[in-house]
Amino acid sequence: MSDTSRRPRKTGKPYRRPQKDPVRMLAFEALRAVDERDAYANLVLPPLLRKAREKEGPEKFDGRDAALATELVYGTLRRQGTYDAVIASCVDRPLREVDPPVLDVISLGVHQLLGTRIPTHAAVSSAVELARVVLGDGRAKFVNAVLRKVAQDDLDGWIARVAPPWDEDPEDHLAVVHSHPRWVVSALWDALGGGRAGIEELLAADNERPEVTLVARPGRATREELLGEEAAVAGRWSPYAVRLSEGGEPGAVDAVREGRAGVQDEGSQLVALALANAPVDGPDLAWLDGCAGPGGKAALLAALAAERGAVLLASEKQPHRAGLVAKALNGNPGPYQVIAADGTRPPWRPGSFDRVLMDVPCTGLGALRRRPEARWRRRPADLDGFAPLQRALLRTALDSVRVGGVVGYATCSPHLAETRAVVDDVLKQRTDVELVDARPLLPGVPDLGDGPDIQLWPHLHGTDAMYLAILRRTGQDG
Ligand SMILES: C[S@@+](CC[C@H](N)C(=O)[O-])C[C@H]1O[C@@H](n2cnc3c(N)ncnc32)[C@H](O)[C@@H]1O
Repeated sequence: MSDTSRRPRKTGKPYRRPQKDPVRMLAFEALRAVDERDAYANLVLPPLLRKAREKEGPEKFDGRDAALATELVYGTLRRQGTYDAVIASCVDRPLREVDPPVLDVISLGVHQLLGTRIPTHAAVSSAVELARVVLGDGRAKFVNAVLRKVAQDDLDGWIARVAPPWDEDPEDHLAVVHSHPRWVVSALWDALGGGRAGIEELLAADNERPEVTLVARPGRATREELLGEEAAVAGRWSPYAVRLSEGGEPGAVDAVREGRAGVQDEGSQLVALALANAPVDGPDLAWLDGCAGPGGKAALLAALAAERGAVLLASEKQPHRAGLVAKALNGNPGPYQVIAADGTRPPWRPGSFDRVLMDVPCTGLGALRRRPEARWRRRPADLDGFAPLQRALLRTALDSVRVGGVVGYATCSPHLAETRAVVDDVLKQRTDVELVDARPLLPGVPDLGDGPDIQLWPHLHGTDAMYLAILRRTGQDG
């Protein structure tokens, strides 16, 4: 009789090394970077994906792997508010007491269960396997238990269970259903000024992935050239816009690589076009973009200026961002200048310009589609931080334009504290400025609001929620 026959039999499953799933591993790594380092998903993900595509062997990513990893990261971050409410009802302690990496693995699993078509067993087992690799067997059991509870219902069922009823608290209801912080729901609703349908559509649109939009820079590329690209369709409003549907890669477009075209949201194009379309009395030769980095609007304005024999000065406070502006404008068909300067202490003389754009720093609440984590990072106090700078920059813009010239005050936020409140406050202190009705400057674009300013919306225009007020200098202040 051998020795081994007398040993007690081991119970349970034999140890199996956990299987690494490169797509989930990469998604987890990106979520950790967003959480731990306050990184931006749209900046963290591309280099991770590039590295994964360059690998050899089973860990090498193909296009479908990259698309799935992107969807997992963006979807998990966007839907975090809804998923947290679901997870909170499946664990027996407050979520803040769950370790952040554990919560990330669970959230990735919840997104697969409730936000994708991945079959239930694959969603649970891939998340548990990921947990075994990155958290260890003990915590993987916890992940497994939570996900099995979540798997008992679908998204609509969970929302019905965990969202406060509309009648009791509409804002809290919308916050959970559409995964936005409550204060952001309130602010967007105020800015929209409409009923239930509008806010629901807007919040839903914030959760959609935006299409990539290109701009054919006038005099350098044509829309027809871009329409020759695979998956390209004409933009809705801007004559220079081309949309790339799912799978379209801007980096594969020659005109983009050569700087003759760029990636630019159609709303951002419309802001530049409206300013360029505003009538000015007298000469129209000197244009200023006072907050130009990274240069999307400046590149379009410079190309339009060149067509009309005007010159653009593109100014940006941050030197490295001024460098990006210089890159965006390189090759412009007409003269232009790029400088690094603080717009609140401008180096140019007052009254030097015929047209001025001030696209001021803001909370970015109008671009939530693009930055999935931004809504969770922003705080109401951020508004107070931007308020004095926004007012100071608008005052500079008004001082910089000559009598008869025009200023465009723009934000990529629809928050009233960053839009109308700034314009109203600055106008109250001056007698030399009038508001111009901006709506006729964008002929054919519907639903621009009651004027005189313009508010674009993702759910109405398919653009970021850009705001624009056009002001004309009518005389000397005093
Ligand atoms: C909303 S972004 C402008 C986007 C740009 N117009 C575009 O379309 O690409 C605001 C810019 O203002 C810059 N900025 C912040 N404070 C400034 C200041 N005091 N003077 C000039 N620029 C400033 C920021 O660095 C940022 O690049």
